[in-house]
Amino acid sequence: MSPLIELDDVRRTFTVRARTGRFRRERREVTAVDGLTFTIDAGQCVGYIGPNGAGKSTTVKMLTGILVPTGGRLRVAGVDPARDRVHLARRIGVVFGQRTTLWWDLPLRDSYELARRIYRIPDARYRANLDRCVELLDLGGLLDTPVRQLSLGQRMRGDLAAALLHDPRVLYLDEPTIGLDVVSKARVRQFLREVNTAEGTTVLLTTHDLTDIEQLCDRVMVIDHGRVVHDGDLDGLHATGESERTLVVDLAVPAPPIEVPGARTVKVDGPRQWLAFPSRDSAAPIVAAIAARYPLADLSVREPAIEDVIARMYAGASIG
Ligand SMILES: Nc1ncnc2c1ncn2[C@@H]1O[C@H](COP(=O)(O)OP(=O)(O)OP(=O)(O)O)[C@@H](O)[C@H]1O
Repeated sequence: MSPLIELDDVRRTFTVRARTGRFRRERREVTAVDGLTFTIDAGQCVGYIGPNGAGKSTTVKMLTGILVPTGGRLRVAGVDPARDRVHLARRIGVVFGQRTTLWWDLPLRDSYELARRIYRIPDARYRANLDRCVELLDLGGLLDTPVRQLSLGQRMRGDLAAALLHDPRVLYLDEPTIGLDVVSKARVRQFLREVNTAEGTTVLLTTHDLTDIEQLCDRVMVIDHGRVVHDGDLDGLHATGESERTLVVDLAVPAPPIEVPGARTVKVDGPRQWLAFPSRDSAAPIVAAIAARYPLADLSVREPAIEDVIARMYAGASIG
């Protein structure tokens, strides 16, 4: 079986006019995507992350056919997105956290009705999909409300349903939980898990919220300067970022900074001390060394925040 999404050395440059003096302007090439090669199989849920300006939106725009690559080869569900955009539209769904595809002044129900006509969704299919989305996203009481009166979380749930009524094989999500409260985020994530596992819909998720990735994705791609700098699971990301765990030590009495092999003390606050050590190392010998020399009251190990791991990875990449 061939992959659902296939990129082979895909590039995209933009020509921008930059001011170089008071009256002078110069044309300059900006490389947004710099030779991306990867494949995504049907049914995968892939996190696509990276810092601002890394090239994420440009990639998604090329995958949906909005932008034409300046080089390389791209296939989604067997078609070239830019050449066959209309055909592809039936197979993909897109949700942007910051924008809505719903009609602002119309009740939710009317936007769905329009989608039914645009995509020529058969009646039975449409009704089954709508019923399912209404139930899973708890939209029952909102169908007759104009979109402009919905809260951000309600609107996002409305947008997710709109993107899925025509049974797309691929769902592109751009910051689907941005600005949502904790309860709405949890509900959106639960729904996406359901869509991915029960329906087998392939998901490409762009987000700055790494909990989205932790809870939804079995694969994470990190891009920077238009190139893939990590492709694997979250554990692999920790290893690449040479992340550190933290040992939080409560001594029976305050003491000068602890000195033991394999860890370094990064903070001291009264009897409590924080020691950093590489994530891949075991905490056991460090704990044993501390316990042998200091009066211990309590102790815990903290896992690194994914944000820190990525920040370290970027720091490493820019040095190298
Ligand atoms: N239409 C355009 N014209 C000129 N430059 C562009 C255009 N679109 C994107 N770029 C440039 O290409 C690079 C990648 O932008 P892109 O929007 O793909 O990044 P991103 O990873 O989505 O960032 P963000 O997280 O901020 O959304 C940036 O340097 C950006 O300024």
